[in-house]
Amino acid sequence: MASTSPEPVAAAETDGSILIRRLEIADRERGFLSLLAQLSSCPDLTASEFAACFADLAALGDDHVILVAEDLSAAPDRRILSTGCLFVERKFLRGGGKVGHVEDVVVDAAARGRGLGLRVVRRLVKIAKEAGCYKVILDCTPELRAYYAKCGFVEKGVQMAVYF
Ligand SMILES: CC(=O)SCCNC(=O)CCNC(=O)[C@H](O)C(C)(C)COP(=O)(O)OP(=O)(O)OC[C@H]1O[C@@H](n2cnc3c(N)ncnc32)[C@H](O)[C@@H]1OP(=O)(O)O
Repeated sequence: MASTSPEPVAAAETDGSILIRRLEIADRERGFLSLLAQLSSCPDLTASEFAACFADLAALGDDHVILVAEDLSAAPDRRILSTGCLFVERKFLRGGGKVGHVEDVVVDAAARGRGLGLRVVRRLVKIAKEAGCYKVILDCTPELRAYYAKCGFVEKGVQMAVYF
């Protein structure tokens, strides 16, 4: 499903040392998969497997935004220090409303505690708001309550899951 937005979301922002931007295909070589492996199982993908996955997700346009935080001070390596994803779910409810889902948030272990996680999640929430979402939701462990509270989230409901 292609995005119906007339222009891609303007996701990029920088403070001079960190650039937050959308995922690029070249980020496979900048540590993106090993960063995700700090969150959950993330076996390596060959370059062509990565490209196929990237193309599938890029086809979702602004309904699927993966942000990364790039370390500008590490140029020319351009290491990826953090990532987070926003999936925009479209509904018949609320007159064709949209719900943002924040997923796959992780900061490299060596870069935690510097506000990067906060910046990436706040950026995703801002993009969701600008996309017209009426809420943004996520699932996390109880230990992360305080972190997501800092990101502006309040506890609501109960998470249920079926794993395959
Ligand atoms: C929807 C999901 O994806 S849930 C999965 C979340 N990801 C993970 O659990 C992967 C492993 N953990 C990480 O990658 C990181 O520790 C993260 C993403 C949880 C936090 O990233 P960081 O960059 O270290 O957090 P950041 O420095 O932005 O902290 C922001 C605030 O939250 C607080 N905070 C950060 N982590 C935690 C925590 N685990 N528990 C309580 N408070 C926390 C910080 O103290 C800070 O508060 P302050 O502004 O008062 O100083």
